[in-house]
Amino acid sequence: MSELRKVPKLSLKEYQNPETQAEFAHQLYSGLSEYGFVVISDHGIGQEVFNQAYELSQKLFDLPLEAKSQYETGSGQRGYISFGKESAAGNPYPDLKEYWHVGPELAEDSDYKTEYPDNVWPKEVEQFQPFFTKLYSDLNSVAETLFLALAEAMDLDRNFFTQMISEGNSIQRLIHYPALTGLEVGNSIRAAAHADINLMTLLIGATDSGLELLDRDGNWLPVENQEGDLVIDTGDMMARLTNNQLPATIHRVVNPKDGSKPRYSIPFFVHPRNSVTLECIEQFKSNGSNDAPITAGEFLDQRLRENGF
Ligand SMILES: O=C(O)CCC(=O)C(=O)O
Ligand SMILES: [Fe+2]
Repeated sequence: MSELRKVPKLSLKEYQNPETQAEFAHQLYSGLSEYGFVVISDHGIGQEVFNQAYELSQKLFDLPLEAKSQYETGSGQRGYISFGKESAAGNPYPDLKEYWHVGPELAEDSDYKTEYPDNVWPKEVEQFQPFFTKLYSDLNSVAETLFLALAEAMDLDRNFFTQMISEGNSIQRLIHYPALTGLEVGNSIRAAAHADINLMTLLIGATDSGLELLDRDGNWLPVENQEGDLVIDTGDMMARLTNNQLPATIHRVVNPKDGSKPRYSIPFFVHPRNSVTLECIEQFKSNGSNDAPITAGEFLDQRLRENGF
């Protein structure tokens, strides 16, 4: 029988201390390489901020469908995406969720101002825009620190990853999985098994359990975190850069036994700028098994089409 495995938990404080910095970087790399997931505590964003994020998210999803539908842009990249729209690649049954996307707020003179779609904001929910603009920027700062550590662990230029995500196309996603009705079609689950598309995801600990990852032995392992933690995973773009040394681990959100409660979660998907070329890092290249270089923008478009957009 395989030993009981558990996603490793690391304190970001260790990275701020020069004595433990290198060890933190090493553990971050090995945790992601082994599980594709790590849990991070002491990242500097307070629990009260997460509580407010969930309060505002609940207010948004409590709005009548007609109000939310005004903000459904069709691209799937900003604003509201209604229940039943997204299905994981290759899965005929849609996920049991509705969600909302917030993208970057760029400077007026940024080259990407016209390339990325503008954010849309729900005027019905007071404080939504300033709050999520700030949270986006705070999560991006945590991501930058984690990327400095990863670059260090891989002996790369310190800014190897941070320069890729400067003016990046990262997305903050607010998700609402409603209470189950018992009339769900087929084998629909809250979020079907999938890998994330991007470099790295920072997930604010959800309001309920249900998240599971598929480990290297083919077992589903529950991802457990405490209040205030961030759950980190690496996506397909990172897998391409590292020739799967940092894999895009398959994960899902299962339906609970007692489906009477809704579940809310808030992942922050860290993306490079669209123009960045995703090419396997030299040290990970091996004969014949490297993916062809592709820009982050093209790769994202391909994957969104597979997900029904
Ligand atoms: O809701 C969760 O806990 C995970 C959501 C997720 O994996 C995703 O949206 O990609
Ligand atoms: Fe995911």
